[in-house]
Amino acid sequence: MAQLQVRDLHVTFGGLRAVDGMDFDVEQGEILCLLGPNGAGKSTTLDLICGKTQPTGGSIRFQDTEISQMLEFRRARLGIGRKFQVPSVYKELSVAENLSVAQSMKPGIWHALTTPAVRRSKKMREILDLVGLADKMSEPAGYLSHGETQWLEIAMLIAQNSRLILMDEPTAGMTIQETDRTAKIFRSLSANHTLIVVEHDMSFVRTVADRIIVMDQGAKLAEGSIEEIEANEAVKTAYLGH
Ligand SMILES: Nc1ncnc2c1ncn2[C@@H]1O[C@H](COP(=O)(O)OP(=O)(O)OP(=O)(O)O)[C@@H](O)[C@H]1O
Repeated sequence: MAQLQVRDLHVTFGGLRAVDGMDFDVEQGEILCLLGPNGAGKSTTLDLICGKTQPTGGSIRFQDTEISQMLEFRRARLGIGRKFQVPSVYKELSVAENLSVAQSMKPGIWHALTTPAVRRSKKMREILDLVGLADKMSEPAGYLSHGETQWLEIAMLIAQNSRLILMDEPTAGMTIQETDRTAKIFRSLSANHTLIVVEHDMSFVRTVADRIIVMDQGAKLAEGSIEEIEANEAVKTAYLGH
């Protein structure tokens, strides 16, 4: 069974149907990219999955639990992590301290008390290696470059035990080198994590996406591989039409 199942999802703001009957599944370990013109409802779809916004209708099942009416912090505890465009790291704390804070936010005080410090620091090291920040662990987060700050925030989501990570334009403002590195990080993350990524950079999408969903006016316009999406006439019209 898919890790995430979204069925007939709706949300209305005033008279506007921002998300209008979305249906899709995401498999464990998959990287799904959400594309679409401005205002198509991509960010709102992420908001609905993480609980920042409550739907007006439909169902969201995560690991077989219905979550569509659950509060945001409870969804985070279940393993849904959201990375926003503006990073929320503690600039005055070191990279390692930021990760410790994130680790301590894991559900269950019992877990924190019973996991030996040595195992916690081994885990921290693994996470920092994964995002390429092991050699910066003592640096204040405020000294990191834009790209490194984004990777630290991803590391913090992993430290919190997020299994499904939702990201809004993760490569915005990155250099080409940082974008390439981010693509590599995403590929290694997908061994143990599922990613849903809203992204406009098509070369990045081409590198990382296992599957693409194109949204338009709150609904799914097309779904498939990059080749299928690029050949899709409805997709071309939606982009040119806007
Ligand atoms: N909290 C809100 N209140 C009212 N309208 C909203 C709210 N959030 C989003 N909208 C509207 O819903 C529609 C979908 O917005 P959303 O941000 O999801 O689009 P998007 O596909 O992510 O676009 P972009 O690529 O520009 O970020 C837009 O018309 C937006 O103005």
